[in-house]
Amino acid sequence: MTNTIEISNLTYHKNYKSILEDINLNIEQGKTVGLLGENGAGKTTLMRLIAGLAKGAHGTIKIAGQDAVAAKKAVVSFSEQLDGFNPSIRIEKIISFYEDVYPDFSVDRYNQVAGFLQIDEGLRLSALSKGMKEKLVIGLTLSRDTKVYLLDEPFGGIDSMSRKKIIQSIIKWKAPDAVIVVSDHYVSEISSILDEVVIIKDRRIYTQKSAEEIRSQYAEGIEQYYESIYEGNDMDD
Ligand SMILES: Nc1ncnc2c1ncn2[C@@H]1O[C@H](COP(=O)(O)OP(=O)(O)OP(=O)(O)O)[C@@H](O)[C@H]1O
Repeated sequence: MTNTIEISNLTYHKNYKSILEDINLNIEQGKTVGLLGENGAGKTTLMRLIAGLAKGAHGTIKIAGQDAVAAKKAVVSFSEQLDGFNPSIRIEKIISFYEDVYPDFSVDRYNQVAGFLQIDEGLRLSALSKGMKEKLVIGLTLSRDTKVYLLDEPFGGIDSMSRKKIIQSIIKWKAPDAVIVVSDHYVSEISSILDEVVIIKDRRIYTQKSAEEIRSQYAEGIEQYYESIYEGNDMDD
């Protein structure tokens, strides 16, 4: 199986502080991966590096065999927050912006996801609740046609029914060969769709395991496994 994401010997420091150390990670084509770790573990930083949005790391990150930043940006869709937009902008304008900036953005696909998630296009950005904004970010991210989708903590501020809908939309609109990486502090409902789990702890990749392997070892599943690592009683080590 081909690796879509290949990270070797990646180290990242910011303002003289070590943020990620010696990250080695391969993710195969088609996988849905949970990137887990407590607050400040480095999940967002790792996603920004994969997306080519953070600079100054040592080591290599290849996406679909490419390591030039422009090439990576073209094949990675990252759930960027919408902070750069004027709060008074209407959602329809944000959609046009995405269409202009990303040649692979599909308005048709956006309309389908937005209909499913019930995103109201007539509103201004400032009128959206936290959860609605999160849904919009997910709709925009999933509407590009790329090899990798990075969803950074997509469930913040989202109620349980909407979480279920978001999970369904990931399943429904994921191309079979695309990789989806979803970060979170806890596993919650997402665990049922994961093929693999990657845990960041103490600035390093603590573990990368198949969800099936975890489920066969831990009766209560991925959540119990994750908690055991942070509570320091992982059976593996
Ligand atoms: N611009 C920055 N300058 C300095 N340190 C930073 C910067 N951005 C992040 N950090 C530090 O990098 C570490 C990792 O942060 P990051 O946001 O990647 O973690 P995270 O796992 O996504 O956390 P959370 O779950 O809270 O969002 C933290 O210690 C944070 O303080």
